[in-house]
Amino acid sequence: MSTIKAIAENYQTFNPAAYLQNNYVPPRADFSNPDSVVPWKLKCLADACASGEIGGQILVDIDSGPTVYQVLSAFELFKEVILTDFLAVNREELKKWLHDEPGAFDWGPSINQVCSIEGKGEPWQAKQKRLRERVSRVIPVNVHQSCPLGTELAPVTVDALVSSFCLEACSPNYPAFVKALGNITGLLKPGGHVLMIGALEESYYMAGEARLSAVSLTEEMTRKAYDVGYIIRDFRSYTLPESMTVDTDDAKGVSFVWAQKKESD
Ligand SMILES: Nc1ncnc2c1ncn2[C@@H]1O[C@@H](CSCCNC[C@@H]2Cc3ccc([N+](=O)[O-])cc3CN2)[C@@H](O)[C@H]1O
Repeated sequence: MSTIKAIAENYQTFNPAAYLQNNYVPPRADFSNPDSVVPWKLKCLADACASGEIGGQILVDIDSGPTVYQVLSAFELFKEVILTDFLAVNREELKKWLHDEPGAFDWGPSINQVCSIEGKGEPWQAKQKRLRERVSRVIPVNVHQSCPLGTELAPVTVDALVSSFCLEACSPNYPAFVKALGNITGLLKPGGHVLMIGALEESYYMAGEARLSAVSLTEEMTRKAYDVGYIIRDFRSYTLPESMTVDTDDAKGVSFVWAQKKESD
């Protein structure tokens, strides 16, 4: 029986480089394969951002991990972007990329893919430069706290949240997952938007030596979590074909949720 404390302890051996190699290089990030899962995720995010309904002052990426793909469309719509993660090793990995330091992960192929999807004909290097300039902070987050960012932003609330593969990967059970969603919802203005990517029916994943448990979520469980306080604007799911399965997790699929916080209950 996992607890929040035990999960946090288990994360101390999380290896960002191994995690990136497991999920963000081919086959999962194969931009020559239209069925690859990272292009699917980027398209979901780009479509929501192309609606013209999302934008404002501050975007917070809840639990960025060591990745930035999840904000490649959304960041353009906000004056300030704040990246976050529970682990210092992930925050350091993000800063390495932001500062274009040696050994940083190459997000160029993902950025190029988003430029193709967005169809503005700009070189991916221009988008990369803009993102690096738009990120104001990389700060700690704990979704199991009622104030996940501590006092960093309080009492300011933000216009939108992005989160990718976080809540199910750090919650001991479904009630804790729903509560964590409630915690991050407190950061969001009424009418604000959430763009969330999640694993479907995943019970564990690896990141180097670390073997992390996950809450196994069906589509229905994912949708249900938004019943209180949100209107779901778009919901999509992707079933992992054999070609996308790896031996470092048992995920069966990926969900995408665009949800808008109700103006008032
Ligand atoms: N208390 C906490 N609060 C906030 N974040 C916390 C907390 N504890 C740990 N964390 C944070 O949670 C961690 C999240 S890393 C993402 C884990 N997701 C699992 C993996 C990802 C993946 C990727 C791609 C595909 N695919 O098919 O393309 C499938 C899958 C399925 N499995 C890590 O950032 C840690 O730092």
